Amino acid sequence: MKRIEIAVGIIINSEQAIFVTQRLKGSHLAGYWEFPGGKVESGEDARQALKRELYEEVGIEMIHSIPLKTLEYDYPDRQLTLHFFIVDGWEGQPEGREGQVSRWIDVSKLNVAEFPEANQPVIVELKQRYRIE
Ligand SMILES: Nc1nc2c([nH]c(=O)n2[C@H]2C[C@H](O)[C@@H](COP(=O)(O)OP(=O)(O)OP(=O)(O)O)O2)c(=O)[nH]1
Ligand SMILES: [Mg+2]
Repeated sequence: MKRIEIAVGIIINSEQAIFVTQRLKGSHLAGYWEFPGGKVESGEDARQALKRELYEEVGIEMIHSIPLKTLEYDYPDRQLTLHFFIVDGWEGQPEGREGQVSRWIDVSKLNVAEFPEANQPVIVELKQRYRIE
């Protein structure tokens, strides 16, 4: 099976809240919360794919992003390489453009059980990175 490249955006505001959407019925891992993003298409690098996906899925123009982590994860039915970026600059107000339920959630309240398994190390890292002492 060919590994699929995915670009994922952790949209974080100045209050350390993150914009998350719920995966649509009928999609892979339906019902789980996710950071918006999707497949890297041929001719794109991960950041270009993310910029495109964030416009398509949540209607924002990404202005600034920082690579956070790239990891491989094998689900029973597909093998992924996920490129996670922190997105801390954008224009517009993110909203679910494809009918996805969305919300802003404080970093400290992210619950690994509500996200796909691949996200676990990323959520741990985000909590460490944004911990307020
Ligand atoms: N967007 C996103 N996908 C994730 C996360 N964690 C995780 O395991 N995934 C998986 C679920 C999917 O198998 C894959 C993302 O692909 P996708 O279904 O969103 O792809 P896409 O937006 O290009 O959608 P489509 O055109 O194929 O419908 O990555 C995450 O936090 N965000
Ligand atoms: Mg997607």
